[in-house]
Amino acid sequence: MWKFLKEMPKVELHAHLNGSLNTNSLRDLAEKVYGNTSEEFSHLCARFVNFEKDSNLDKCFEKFAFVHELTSTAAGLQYATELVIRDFANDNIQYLELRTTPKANKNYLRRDYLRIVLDTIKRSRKKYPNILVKLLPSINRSEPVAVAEETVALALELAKTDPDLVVGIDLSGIPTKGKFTDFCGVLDLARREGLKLVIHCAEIDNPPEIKEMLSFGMSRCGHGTYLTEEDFAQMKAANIPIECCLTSNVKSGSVSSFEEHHLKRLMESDAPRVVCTDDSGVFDTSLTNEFLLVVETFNVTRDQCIDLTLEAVKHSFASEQERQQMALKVEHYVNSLQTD
Ligand SMILES: CNc1ncnc2c1ncn2[C@@H]1O[C@H](COP(=O)(O)O)[C@@H](O)[C@H]1O
Ligand SMILES: [Zn+2]
Repeated sequence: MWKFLKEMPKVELHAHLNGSLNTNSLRDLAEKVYGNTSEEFSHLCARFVNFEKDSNLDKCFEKFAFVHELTSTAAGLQYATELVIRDFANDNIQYLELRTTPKANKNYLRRDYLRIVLDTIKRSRKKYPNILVKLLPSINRSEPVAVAEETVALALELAKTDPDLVVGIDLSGIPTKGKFTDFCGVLDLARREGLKLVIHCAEIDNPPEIKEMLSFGMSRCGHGTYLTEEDFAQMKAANIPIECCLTSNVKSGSVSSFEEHHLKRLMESDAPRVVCTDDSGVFDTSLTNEFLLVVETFNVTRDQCIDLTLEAVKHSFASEQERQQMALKVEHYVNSLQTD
């Protein structure tokens, strides 16, 4: 089963750049860009993927600071982007929608940040021709609305020159921080200008905010952990898929066990859903591994794994032609198995 899942040409729709650097890549990054091969750093890397039993979302968010240090220079950010693309390509991801929060510091401005990531995506095409990568700039909800406005303005600017690469806007960050309604204006502007919206929604139990988000609308829903049966029905009626990230939800303590994961209900009610990693580095996973968890926890068959992949193709923000090509790759894979 592992081989079947590993070789399946998968589609990753929910991955944060700085959360997708695994320990090996972090070590590569520290060594190549900063010349750091110290044992102390190796210990920090080991601690990075280690989760206590009583872990929670706050503890997860503390971990991002560690990676952000390493990507706080232009060279670090550039190499990190390349490593993340390499790691997804090595996991046979044929299509990746990468999200990242543009940051500003003494080394780069938010515009530079997005340019570096975008240019690295473009350059990686030669080295990793089997993976198609799109970019979704993220709004961090714990930052001021003015930052969100700058992020959307930059995304729109880049979408003009690279419409096939910059396809949407993500709303993420610590779910207890910021007020969703403060961001509605800027999110609506992005949407009116043609960007798709992916929103981290119902990652914590906040019924008024969930209501606001659902009535505002989105193209895909990140997590949806605390959606009620009624909310799930509403999402299904609107054909909005839930991005299910099993390891992320369990390790961050928002879902108590894999068995309890809402993916089960979504499959039973035949509601739109996609399997994703969220932060494959922080949560020490891969899309192959997430599929294996789905198979082992819910007795999902190979055919259902193929269907889940085709569903991700359908809900991706790729062009019609790109989606056809992706589906064809999956079809070829299925055919190759039959002739084995
Ligand atoms: C665990 N569930 C989650 N919920 C909400 N936001 C999350 C997240 N996982 C990641 N992020 C958001 O993505 C950033 C890291 O990638 P970038 O620096 O943007 O590339 C985090 O700092 C957080 O803002
Ligand atoms: Zn996420």
